[in-house]
Amino acid sequence: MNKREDYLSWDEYFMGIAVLSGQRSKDPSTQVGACIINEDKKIVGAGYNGFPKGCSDEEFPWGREGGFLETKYPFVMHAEQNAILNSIKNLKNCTIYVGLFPCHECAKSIIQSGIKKIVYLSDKYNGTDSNRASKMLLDSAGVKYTKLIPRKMEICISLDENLI
Ligand SMILES: Nc1nc(=O)n([C@H]2C[C@H](O)[C@@H](COP(=O)(O)O)O2)cc1CO
Ligand SMILES: [Zn+2]
Repeated sequence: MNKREDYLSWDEYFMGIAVLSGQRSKDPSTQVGACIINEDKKIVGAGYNGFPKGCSDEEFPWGREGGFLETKYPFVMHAEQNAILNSIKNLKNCTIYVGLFPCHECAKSIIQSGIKKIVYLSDKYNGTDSNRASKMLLDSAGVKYTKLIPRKMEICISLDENLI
């Protein structure tokens, strides 16, 4: 019997875990997940966007428009921040897989944590000031970033015991 050929590549596997983590997000408009791996391709952390621990989803707004304090923006933790905080301490030379290109705040945390590579799927905020500042910081610090071009657009997961 020959080996399976349609197994996940490492990139698809880690991005799949990032996207699956994003499914935990309660943000009604944008669910972002992140997965951090070390140089041995071991997963050392994962996270998704959401309000800080103890800050209730009932109490804080998920809106995008209105006064600053009426929106989610000052309150929400980004997937990358959560993944870094959820990880082991030393992230030297690690890689972060993330659904959406990191903002300037996350770029600073990524640089300071020692992460050396970012793999992302979407850069839908390309050209915004935050996105430009992020790229300036990452370029200056020598953190590489690459867009993942997946071989397949969907990875299906079934929790049906009969399919294992
Ligand atoms: N890289 C990112 N990681 C993230 O976790 N986020 C989060 C913050 C918000 O909860 C949501 C973006 O909201 P919106 O403006 O697309 O409705 O995604 C946003 C970015 C974008 O830079
Ligand atoms: Zn961010």
